[in-house]
Amino acid sequence: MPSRPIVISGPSGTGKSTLLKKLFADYPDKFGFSVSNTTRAPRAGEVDGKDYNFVSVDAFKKLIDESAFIEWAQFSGNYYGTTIKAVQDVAEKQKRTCILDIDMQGVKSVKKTDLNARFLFLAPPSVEELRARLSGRGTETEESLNKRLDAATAELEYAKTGAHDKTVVNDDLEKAYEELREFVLTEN
Ligand SMILES: Nc1ncnc2c1ncn2[C@@H]1O[C@H](COP(=O)(O)OP(=O)(O)OP(=O)(O)O)[C@@H](O)[C@H]1O
Repeated sequence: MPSRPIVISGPSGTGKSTLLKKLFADYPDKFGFSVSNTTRAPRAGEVDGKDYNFVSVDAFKKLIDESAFIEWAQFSGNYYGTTIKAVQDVAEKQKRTCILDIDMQGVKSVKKTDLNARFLFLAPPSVEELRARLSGRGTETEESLNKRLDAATAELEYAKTGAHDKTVVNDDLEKAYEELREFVLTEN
């Protein structure tokens, strides 16, 4: 089992969810996501330590002070974040390779930790194609679409700096999946 965490990033709409869904379906026991911490109350059916680590605001703030988070944020009055330990636990406790699906800021944050992650960048064939996919997905307004495309441009510029170990262009889905599969299964 590759033990180093794998970070998958790329513009919104490039196909990260589509490819990861396929990967998790093909290898149900090999890969895992880290469990995030949150201060919001559990919803019906949510399990502490599985869906989230549910913590108090004081406990969350203490973790912030201890620099325990890779990244954290506040949404509608609640705190959410991913700790370095949560990522390490996927390998150490679940015996799975941790996969992080995060954006450019997250990539930069992971690089500041000692997680020794491997970075894969998923690129769209072109910005025009990305626009078409996001429109086709039917999830975006004109405003959110433009916001995502602006962010995409920044992601693509960042990828040019050589921050990632591998770039996979998602033009043909099967081909992109094979390249991703090869990268995640082979640690070197
Ligand atoms: N190779 C491909 N060819 C054509 N369409 C694709 C391809 N890969 C993904 N898509 C389509 O593009 C859309 C965006 O894919 P997806 O939702 O997986 O992107 P994402 O990177 O996870 O986005 P987000 O970060 O916003 O969640 C979906 O409708 C998906 O079916």
